[in-house]
Amino acid sequence: MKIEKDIEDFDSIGNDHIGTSADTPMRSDAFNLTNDEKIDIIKDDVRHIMETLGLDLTDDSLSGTPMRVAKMFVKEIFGGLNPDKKPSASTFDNKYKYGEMLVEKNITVYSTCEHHLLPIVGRAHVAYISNGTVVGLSKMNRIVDYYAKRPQVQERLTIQIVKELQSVLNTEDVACVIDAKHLCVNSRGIRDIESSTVTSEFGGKFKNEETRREFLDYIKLDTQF
Ligand SMILES: Nc1nc2c(ncn2[C@@H]2O[C@H](COP(=O)(O)OP(=O)(O)OP(=O)(O)O)[C@@H](O)[C@H]2O)c(=O)[nH]1
Ligand SMILES: [Zn+2]
Repeated sequence: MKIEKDIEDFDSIGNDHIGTSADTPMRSDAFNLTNDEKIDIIKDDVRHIMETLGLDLTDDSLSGTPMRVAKMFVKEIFGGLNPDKKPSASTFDNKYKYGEMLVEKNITVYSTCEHHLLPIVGRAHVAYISNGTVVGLSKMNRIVDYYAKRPQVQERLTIQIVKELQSVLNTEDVACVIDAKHLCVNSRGIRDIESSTVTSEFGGKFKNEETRREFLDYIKLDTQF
């Protein structure tokens, strides 16, 4: 019975999601529950996992873990699923008439691999060429952080950041490169501690070889995590 129910739920995740392929696959009822209701359910699920593993939940050190993990999922590492948390990006006129590219580099990325729910840790480098509008520098870091706080694949994270900045800045001329370590590759499975993953998305003028090269020269991918 339980298994049939799970299969029904799985089907509804597959068929009932909204949006396009660059969007995080979400169910249409994703925000019917409040955060507190979600925390309450997840807390019981985490307790169930721990008990199934044979852990003694009456131990002082373990007793608070289900609640701690539930709060962390809903409010911290998956807090960016909620569109209400999208940072408001105030824009300004480009009154200096600055016409070159602006690069915000080495933005810290903490995300979570959606295949294993293990951390992704790395750096994002974002650039744009103003079309008459500029954005506060920190807003680029905030946009990266917002989309990182979701179960992610790195390709989708890269595209979501570019699309958001294109919309905020009203220009196609936006690029993003992410260089990140996936703990699902580094600490388990193949256990390759050294490898990292580089993804990129180049919009508008960044498709031009010279402009793309200038951006890549600025960021020189020698980042240490
Ligand atoms: N394309 C892409 N793949 C990812 C990302 N994060 C994790 N993966 C990969 O997703 C794949 C999931 O493959 P599976 O074979 O179903 O998982 P698995 O049996 O745990 O595979 P191993 O990690 O090889 O042990 C793995 O190869 C992961 O390395 C990501 O951001 N992008
Ligand atoms: Zn993974």
